[in-house]
Amino acid sequence: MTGDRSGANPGSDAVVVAQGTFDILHPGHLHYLRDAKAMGDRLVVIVARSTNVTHKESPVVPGPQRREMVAGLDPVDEARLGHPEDIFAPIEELDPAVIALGYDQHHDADGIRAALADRGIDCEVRRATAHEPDYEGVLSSGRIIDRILDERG
Ligand SMILES: Cc1cc2nc3c(=O)[nH]c(=O)nc-3n(C[C@H](O)[C@H](O)[C@H](O)COP(=O)(O)O)c2cc1C
Ligand SMILES: Nc1ncnc2c1ncn2[C@@H]1O[C@H](COP(=O)(O)OP(=O)(O)OP(=O)(O)O)[C@@H](O)[C@H]1O
Repeated sequence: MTGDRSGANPGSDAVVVAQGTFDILHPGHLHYLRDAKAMGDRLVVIVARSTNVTHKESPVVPGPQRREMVAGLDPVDEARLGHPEDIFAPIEELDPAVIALGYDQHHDADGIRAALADRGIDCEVRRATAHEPDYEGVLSSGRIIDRILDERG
């Protein structure tokens, strides 16, 4: 897809931004990041600050360690800890062609489109797919933690 970007930065590699907590890594995360990478050329992952994870239990693993693990995954070109207050500040700086929302991320795609338009950011918002439901694994950080508590607690 190199060179065919029609967004604000034509002629350059199409940057895709993915984001999430990534508390305890599992194949669902890898599936999401592979899917996101296929939407462009260069994948930058914004790892949520623990203080911004307010819609579910706070992560067990500290932010810098979550960032380092995500940075080591094959589809990922760069992983950075997010902004502490303004989730659109890194987006303004990165100027991505695509924001890839996770299949179950609570963010509303139209709300994000409206916020991007308010800031004059020209960027597509897409949703990634879910990992195959019949996979015999534990594809959720929260469920891994629950299982540890049930079986080892
Ligand atoms: C476009 C976008 C940008 C984001 N940027 C940041 C950020 O700069 N800092 C941050 O702490 N979280 C950021 N987030 C993450 C959210 O704050 C939220 O915690 C995260 O999406 C949780 O996803 P999860 O439930 O899938 O783990 C961003 C999310 C989106 C959709
Ligand atoms: N099974 C899965 N299939 C596809 N994408 C997934 C899967 N699990 C998580 N993701 C995606 O990975 C990103 C980060 O997810 P997150 O850190 O919330 O993981 P999680 O395992 O769903 O966490 P929790 O169990 O605490 O909700 C999100 O965009 C999410 O949609």
